[in-house]
Amino acid sequence: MSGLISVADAFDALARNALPVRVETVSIDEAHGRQLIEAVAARVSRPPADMSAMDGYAVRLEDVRSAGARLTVIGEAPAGAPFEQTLGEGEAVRIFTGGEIPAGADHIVIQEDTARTGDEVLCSEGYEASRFIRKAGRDFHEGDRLLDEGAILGAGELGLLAAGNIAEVNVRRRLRVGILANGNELKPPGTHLKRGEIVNSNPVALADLIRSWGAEPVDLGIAADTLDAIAQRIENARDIDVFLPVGGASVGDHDLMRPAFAEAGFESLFEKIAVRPGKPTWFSTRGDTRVLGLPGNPASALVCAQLFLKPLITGQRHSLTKAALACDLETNGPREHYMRAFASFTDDGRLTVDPAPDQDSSLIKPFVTSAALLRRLPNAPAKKRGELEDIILTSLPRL
Ligand SMILES: Nc1nc2c(c(=O)[nH]1)N[C@H]1C(S)=C(S)[C@@H](COP(=O)(O)OP(=O)(O)OC[C@H]3O[C@@H](n4cnc5c(N)ncnc54)[C@H](O)[C@@H]3O)O[C@H]1N2
Ligand code: MOO
Repeated sequence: MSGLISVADAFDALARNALPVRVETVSIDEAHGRQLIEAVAARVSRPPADMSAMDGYAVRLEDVRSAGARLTVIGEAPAGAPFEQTLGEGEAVRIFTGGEIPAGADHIVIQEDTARTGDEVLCSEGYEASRFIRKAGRDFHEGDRLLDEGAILGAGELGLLAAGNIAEVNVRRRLRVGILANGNELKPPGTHLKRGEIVNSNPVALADLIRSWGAEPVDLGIAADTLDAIAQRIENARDIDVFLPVGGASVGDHDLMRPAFAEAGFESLFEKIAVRPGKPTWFSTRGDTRVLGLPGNPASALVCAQLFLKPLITGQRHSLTKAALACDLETNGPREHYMRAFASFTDDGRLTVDPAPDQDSSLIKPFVTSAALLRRLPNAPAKKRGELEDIILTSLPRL
């Protein structure tokens, strides 16, 4: 496949050339943001036995149906030290929150409803039904599936694994994404710039996105505008899963990234996408290594990283959400347009989307307030404010 292809075909080509899944075992302390490569089952039940939800007395419900029952306290059941005997008629066991319910008991009288004198406890209330007992396995049983293959581990998932007595998990090895900038004009941030020089701003922003998608960014530096300089950087790179050349993607005399990778043996799968911004985005492959070439214009680079690098890294397709337009939109041109937009909720809870007024592909400022990409299909008709359009949420909408 080569030449100009549709966005849908680009997604398909990326999916067909998904990277092989490599596994590593990590401690749950280091597993934040990682992706499980297999389902995980609980090694214990939670709670492991019937537990008291309150501080009070474990009793037989039969004995406390009427107010004023007097019971003999025969022992204690604090959390961690179960009472081993069976409770009989007219007996109570002092119990604390998290204490195991002793055999024979089926109800907890809370401390506030009792008066204690020596070994005797007076229950001031009567009860119709058993209360304050958390049944064994209420959260999960031993052997239950806690998490599915593909789950991304966050606070809830990690807490669940720990509670299921699982200390290590098999996760997908982080992909290494090598960011290679290109252009004689580029200098690192903080440099005293001479005439004609500009700041190499794309890599730091791309590295942040790459980290947020669970991969590891690798800085391959800035290659000068010669085939040899680019070839040298490709050759020196170690253990890269995805090369991410930025800039030098178009048709100018100094746009040498694609030819340099072709000379290094990478086979082209597409060279341009009918997308705006980012038409010169290209994709090549060599064995288990991929190259996603991004245009140098910052908006093109960031939007196309969102659109095409994210699914390559995560293996997941984008999900679209509908949002109400905050302004009128004109008829779209022939390229599928992803507009940088601000997403927020109205007071009555509707999601609205407001595209940045200037969509030029050189601009970075719209990304600061932007939380969405507003999708306009090729030749989409004009739309009025209030009508719905598809968006990809790239961060949480503002409330
Ligand atoms: N005759 C044509 N010219 C262009 C076409 C075309 O089809 N025919 N396509 C245009 C489109 S669309 C885009 S997008 C750009 C993409 O160009 P390149 O990928 O070749 O990018 P460069 O020329 O290297 O740079 C473009 C622009 O971005 C600045 N830049 C580059 N790298 C960085 C960086 N790491 N950090 C910050 N800024 C960067 C660079 O200085 C340029 O200003 O081509 C159009 N041209
Ligand atoms: O596709 Mo380019 O990103 O329009 O400027």
